[in-house]
Amino acid sequence: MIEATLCFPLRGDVEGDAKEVLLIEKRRGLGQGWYNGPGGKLEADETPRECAVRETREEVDLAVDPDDLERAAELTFVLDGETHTFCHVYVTETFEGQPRESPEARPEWVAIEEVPYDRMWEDDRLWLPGVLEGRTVRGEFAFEGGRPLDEAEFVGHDLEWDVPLSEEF
Ligand SMILES: COc1nc(N)nc2c1ncn2[C@H]1C[C@H](O)[C@@H](COP(=O)(O)OP(=O)(O)OP(=O)(O)O)O1
Repeated sequence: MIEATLCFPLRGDVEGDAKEVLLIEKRRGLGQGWYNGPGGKLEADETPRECAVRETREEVDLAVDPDDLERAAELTFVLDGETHTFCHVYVTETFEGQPRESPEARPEWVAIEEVPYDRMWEDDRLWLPGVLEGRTVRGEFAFEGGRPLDEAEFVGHDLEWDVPLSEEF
């Protein structure tokens, strides 16, 4: 099983500015060509927070403080009946720097009403809108059809909203 993270930096929502989320257009690997948050797989001996900080730095050159990351979701992606990926999702309104392109990702600030769900993983439209409103969620999403996951068919889901997420991560 893969353990991974996603980090969604947020800005705006003050003095009439629209609230925006930083998305990436992924340039390689799983989900290539789709929009997502910065993130990736945990490395050896790395905590999920450390992973979210490192991936956000590597992919878009934005500095986020691990202590400022708010836990937003725990997502389990199941492929053909077996857990493929467990993903820790964070949001943060605190960051330093300006997002920059990298070989892995093209960053883009997007108004939360304009998130391009038609260019994202199919599960995202089910959980990301609530997360961007400040809710927490634990979700399980089932795919079938064999690897790679991004070519499998999305067949079902189960969501629990406004749950306390594990303090451990
Ligand atoms: C199945 O639905 C998914 N939805 C969303 N929104 N994100 C997903 C889904 N499945 C996987 N992901 C995320 C989890 C990770 O953040 C990335 C995949 O990361 P990747 O495999 O590219 O990991 P890296 O460590 O960045 O890659 P390298 O091995 O190339 O360094 O997608």
